[in-house]
Amino acid sequence: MQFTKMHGLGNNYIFFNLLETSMGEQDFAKLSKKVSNVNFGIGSDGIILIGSSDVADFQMRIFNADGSEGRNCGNGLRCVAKYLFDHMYAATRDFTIETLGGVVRVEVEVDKRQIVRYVTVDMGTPKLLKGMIPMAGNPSSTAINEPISIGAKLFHMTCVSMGNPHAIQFVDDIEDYPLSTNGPIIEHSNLFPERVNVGIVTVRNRNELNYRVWERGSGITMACGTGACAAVVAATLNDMIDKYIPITVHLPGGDLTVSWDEHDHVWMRGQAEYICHGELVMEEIN
Ligand SMILES: N[C@@H](CCC[C@H](N)C(=O)O)C(=O)O
Repeated sequence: MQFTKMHGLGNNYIFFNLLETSMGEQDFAKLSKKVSNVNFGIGSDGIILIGSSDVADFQMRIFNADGSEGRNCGNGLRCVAKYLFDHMYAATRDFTIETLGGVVRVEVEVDKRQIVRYVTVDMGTPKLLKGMIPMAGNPSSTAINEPISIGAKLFHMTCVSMGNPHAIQFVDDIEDYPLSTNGPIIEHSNLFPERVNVGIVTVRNRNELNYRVWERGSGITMACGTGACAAVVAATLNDMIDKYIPITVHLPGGDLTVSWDEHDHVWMRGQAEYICHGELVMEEIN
């Protein structure tokens, strides 16, 4: 089976093109665990399947490194858009991709050789109600800088779904925050029945945020596209930045531009890059 490894700001996935080739009866959760392992596999934050859709131009499915299936993936969407346009599956510069979190519209920007350099994604409308995230509590209420105790620790969290759930905290300096300790505690708290991605944010000024993430199912990664969008929504809700203007989100793997527009849609623009193409020896996987 041929694969392509790509990354969006260092958030790296193994992509399988199922538009022309079938992988047959495959346990994708098991495949993702195996392939993502750096010692026994290729090493990645998960796998992404590119396929056809009945409701959009294409379909994307994302599995985290632990085998769990995510509903959306911002960095993955930019990579999929680049792959589809560069490999001439997409005939126009804007097209739609179905995810478990809904159908999203992508638009690619090409250089003079027609190679995709930037991708903008309409990430849709953020969901703020606890019932939609999902998280425990009154399903019709929101969590905006809500004090939440988990064990002996107290956190102030703003919770947002961008197709997948994010719990955002604002801290003085993201570098000082014990993300590898608190990340898994929050991810697995029974407050979040489907677990949660854990983001920490430092506001640099009203146009720029610093952001780090502990991803549900993959741990600390270099970047998270849906997380950067959730960070901008959370910072806006806490009146730390202004709505409707492009915000630069600085992530360990690079920068994204995110804006929350007048129509309640969140837009993300950033790069996507190839790492390598290869062939997976399936006997080794099963
Ligand atoms: N890295 C992704 C999100 C991947 C899925 C996430 N870990 C989840 O399970 O919700 C992104 O760029 O958005």
